[in-house]
Amino acid sequence: MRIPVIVLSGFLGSGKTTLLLSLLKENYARGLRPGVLMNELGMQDVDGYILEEQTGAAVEKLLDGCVCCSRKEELGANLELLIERRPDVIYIELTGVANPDEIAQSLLEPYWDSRLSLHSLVTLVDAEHVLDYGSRLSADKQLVRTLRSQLAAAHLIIVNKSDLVEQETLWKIEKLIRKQNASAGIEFTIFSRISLDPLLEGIVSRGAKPLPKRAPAEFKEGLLKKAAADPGGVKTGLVPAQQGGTEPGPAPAQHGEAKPGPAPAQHGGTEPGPVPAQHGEAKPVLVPAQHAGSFSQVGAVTLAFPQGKTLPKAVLESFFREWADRLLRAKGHVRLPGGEPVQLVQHAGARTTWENSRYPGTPYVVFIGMNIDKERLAERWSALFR
Ligand SMILES: Nc1nc2c(ncn2[C@@H]2O[C@H](COP(=O)(O)OP(=O)(O)OP(=O)(O)O)[C@@H](O)[C@H]2O)c(=O)[nH]1
Repeated sequence: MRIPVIVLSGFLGSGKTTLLLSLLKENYARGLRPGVLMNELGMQDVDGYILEEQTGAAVEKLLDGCVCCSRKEELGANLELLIERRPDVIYIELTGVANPDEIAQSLLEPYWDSRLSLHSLVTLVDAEHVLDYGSRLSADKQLVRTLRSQLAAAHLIIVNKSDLVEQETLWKIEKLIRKQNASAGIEFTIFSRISLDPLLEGIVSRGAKPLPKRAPAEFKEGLLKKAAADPGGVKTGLVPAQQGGTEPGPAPAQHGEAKPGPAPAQHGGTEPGPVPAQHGEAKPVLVPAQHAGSFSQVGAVTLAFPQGKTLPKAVLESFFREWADRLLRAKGHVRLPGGEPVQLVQHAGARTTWENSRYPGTPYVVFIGMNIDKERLAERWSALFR
């Protein structure tokens, strides 16, 4: 029996990991055993750590490059590892700059096609920023093409972060999507919350009897069709805002709470993790030169905290603002002054959010940007700690 694969694509910060968290929790609730392959542009697996911490899932990680191009040859080895564990379903979360069509094509190669079946390709869209991509990212033509491919290749498109935009914007986004993809289901969500039944339909436990089917497998039609049927009904296409923009997202880890599940990622060994700074100096880890592929001018830099050093939230937020014209995404685990709990910081678009984290290693932040001067970024970073 072939193992179903669900591929999650979508630009940086659009809500892929948020969706994967709900999917994994739902899988466990249904008695399914998921396998996860997480691809990150940066050298640190921020998202993999979040998934392991919050769900206990074992995550295969492919770091420091894009699985659709520079890391493509490693995809096979990672898939083999996952298949050996005989999961009921495999999730592949791509980087924000990956072309999912490349992965879909790879899965059609006879070797993989006999073992795996592409169950669904889901693309997340950041409602707050998607309409600006054409201008903001125009310097990187390959990337703009890739973002179109993310829409064109999808079976389901989730327009996420609906809480941050007006309904008129959602109309525009739907039109944009329909130019690239006439048939995909479209969902409008907050915190990637969709009914998971359609997506999981047909996925059954391989070790036990199939679970009974739940709701009918139909994706929503999107705002345009709904509005045509119900002229006053644009609102009805939206997932109702539950907690508005103050929603904190997945429950933050509680400190001091005993937690089962895998041990937190350890640094050392062959893991390339952030190099703990020696002699009070921040040592940046630079990603090797970029390749031609699904993007050309996006790069990632992982910057560690010097040993024992902390940063106030306001200082890091102002650092993000300083790099705003180049910075597309930042995330990491940060130590604050005054013995405050370690924080998971997430910066997407112009927004920064903070949550408690139990990350035990050297604090670091991964910066992903367009044409970022990595040496200068590292210098400015070191200056924060002087
Ligand atoms: N306001 C708001 N924030 C959201 C929503 N969905 C996700 N977020 C936040 O946006 C940030 C990015 O979400 P992720 O799920 O990590 O996005 P991603 O696509 O996995 O990001 P990358 O893997 O880095 O490309 C996190 O801080 C989320 O909590 C939403 O609907 N509304």
